[in-house]
Amino acid sequence: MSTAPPPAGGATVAAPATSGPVPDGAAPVVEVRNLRKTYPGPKGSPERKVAVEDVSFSVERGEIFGILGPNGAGKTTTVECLAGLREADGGTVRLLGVDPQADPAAVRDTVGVQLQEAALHEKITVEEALRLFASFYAAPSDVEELLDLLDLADHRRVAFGKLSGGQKQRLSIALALVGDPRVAILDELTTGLDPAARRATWELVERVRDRGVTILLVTHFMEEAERLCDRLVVIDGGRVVAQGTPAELIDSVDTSRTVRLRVPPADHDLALHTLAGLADVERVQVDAREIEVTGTRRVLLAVVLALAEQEIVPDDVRTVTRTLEDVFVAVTGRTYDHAADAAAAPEGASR
Ligand SMILES: Nc1ncnc2c1ncn2[C@@H]1O[C@H](COP(=O)(O)OP(=O)(O)OP(=O)(O)O)[C@@H](O)[C@H]1O
Repeated sequence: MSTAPPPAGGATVAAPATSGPVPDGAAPVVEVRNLRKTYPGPKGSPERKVAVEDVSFSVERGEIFGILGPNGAGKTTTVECLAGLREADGGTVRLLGVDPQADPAAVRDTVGVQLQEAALHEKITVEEALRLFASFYAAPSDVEELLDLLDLADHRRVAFGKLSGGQKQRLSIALALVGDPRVAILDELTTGLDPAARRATWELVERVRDRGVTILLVTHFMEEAERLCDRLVVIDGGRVVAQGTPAELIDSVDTSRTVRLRVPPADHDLALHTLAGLADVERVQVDAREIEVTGTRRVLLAVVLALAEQEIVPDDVRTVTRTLEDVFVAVTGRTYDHAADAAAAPEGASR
């Protein structure tokens, strides 16, 4: 849950800085070392709830870096500590070399924050909101450019209360960028959007990165992290359970490959016999008419060549791709909680 102190209008964009040292441009954009954050426990309990424990990662300039994990994993708490919105209990946090606790003003000038549940007055229009927030900054982004970048120019006179879910999300990204930040923190920005609006938002995030903004993307959507992030940390129960590029993480779990295929019924037995004898094949299973072949990285090539040699033409050949979800299951030993995903696309939440 976001607890960003809202500026005028109740939105969730960090307030501007008016003073403070210039951040160190040579430092990594984000550095988090052994971050720990606790909250008060349930009423009457002396125990504190550990929300984040020993979290470390760093983000390089120009990356889209993901913080992925199920609900309650500690993602928002982590980025709130980074943005200077919460005080950590332990560890160090640096944004462009600056400690957000020691110098919140310097950090607020370089980071744009789009936290969950941005809320503006129902009657304020898109353009009014952008111009209002731009007025908080000494050197804001160009509002017209932002309207174009976020595909909002045609909706500039539409009141916030009349925007669709996708349009509201695009406005919240625009507001996070209005201070012309070098780093943007985007928290669960596609929750509540339908698949088409979600994909459109991904394209916008890439467009923003292409303008030179480093992006910290908080998400519980596996597909989103896999599609958008250059690197990511997977957080569960407040701890980092995996870290790397999506491809590295997926490869680290299991190096085997699986292919599914169908062959004409007359060729079925010969196909099974042929495939079971291949050096690159570890396992052949049959499910109804579908043959599933698991083996080395070369298994697809081996299967196709062996069938061709027997003059068997498969009706259908598919590779079974592994995902970050497989990584999560492998590193935590439990399934990923999709409850939030199911509730994530209410009616009318599209562009
Ligand atoms: N202000 C708070 N007071 C007490 N506990 C809190 C507070 N904020 C968060 N928590 C708890 O800390 C843990 C981490 O919450 P956090 O919001 O950081 O997780 P998250 O991964 O961002 O999940 P979500 O996407 O659901 O917000 C959760 O158990 C949550 O209930």
